Amino acid sequence: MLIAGANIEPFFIYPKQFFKKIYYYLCFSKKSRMILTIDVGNTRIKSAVFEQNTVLETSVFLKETLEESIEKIFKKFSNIEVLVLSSVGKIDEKGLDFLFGRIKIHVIDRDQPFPFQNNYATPNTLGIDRMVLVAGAVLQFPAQNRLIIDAGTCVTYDYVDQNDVYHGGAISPGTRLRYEAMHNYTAKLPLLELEDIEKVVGNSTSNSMHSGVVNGLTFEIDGYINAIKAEKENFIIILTGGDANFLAKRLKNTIFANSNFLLESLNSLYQYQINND
Ligand SMILES: Nc1ncnc2c1ncn2[C@@H]1O[C@H](COP(=O)(O)OP(=O)(O)O)[C@@H](O)[C@H]1O
Ligand SMILES: CC(C)(COP(=O)(O)O)[C@@H](O)C(=O)NCCC(=O)O
Ligand SMILES: [K+]
Repeated sequence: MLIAGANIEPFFIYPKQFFKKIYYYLCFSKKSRMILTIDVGNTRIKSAVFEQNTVLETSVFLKETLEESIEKIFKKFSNIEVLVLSSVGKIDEKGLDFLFGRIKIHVIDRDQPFPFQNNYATPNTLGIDRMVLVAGAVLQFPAQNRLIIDAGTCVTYDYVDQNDVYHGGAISPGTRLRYEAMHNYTAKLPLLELEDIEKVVGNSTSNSMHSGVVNGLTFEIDGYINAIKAEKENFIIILTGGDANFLAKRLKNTIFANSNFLLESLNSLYQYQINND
């Protein structure tokens, strides 16, 4: 039975689904509906406001300023109806108590529907951020092998094949962790900030450290891509995370760099989940 354009089951058979679909239909048939997506990583919180699939604004903030940053966004975009949250950091929906009763909050968790088959041997320990990235890659790039690389606090590599089966990947330290580890676990090495370096042969302590971090990670990423490409064909490689733009220009492989990919994936996964609930 079709009611007002919404694909709705008769309510006497599925009363809960019926009212849920009516609710979503009324919410999302409005032209101006906006969605706020929030990604809580281990270093920073990233957010984006979407109207359909268009990003209106993105911001980055630390967990200490979560409430004021979100209030600022709500002041500017009063049509936000849903907040979609994924968190691997130390904030969960309790950190959003100040929004209670004001908007719908959709927290991504691993029991919800995802558009791929998960073959990770420990699915209950798989990072929610990685699951969102894989979902985004499957929804945005159908019917091809995909490798998603997220260069954040850690660098994560995630491989999902052309049949939408997720196999896993790799986790290694991100740039900041590499600099901090060298400083924290030695007597003599200073704590440096990430720097663009052309040299491969570092001629000082700082140049050697920059070369080790920057070239080390670049070679790692190219090496990882080459190793996986040697086994599979027809690949798209997506690079995202706080260091994506910095790293993209250094890589030899052709990649699709998009530092908002996780925020965009939250938007597309949310649409998928409300249609498959
Ligand atoms: N303003 C910034 N503050 C902190 N890290 C930054 C900043 N700009 C770029 N970065 C880089 O981004 C990385 C963190 O990326 P991000 O994707 O935000 O991590 P996470 O999702 O783990 O919080 C750091 O390794 C750092 O090199
Ligand atoms: C590997 C991560 C720490 C990456 O987090 P990020 O760098 O994005 O902050 C996160 O995805 C996580 O906690 N994963 C759990 C372990 C796993 O994915 O197997
Ligand atoms: K990451």
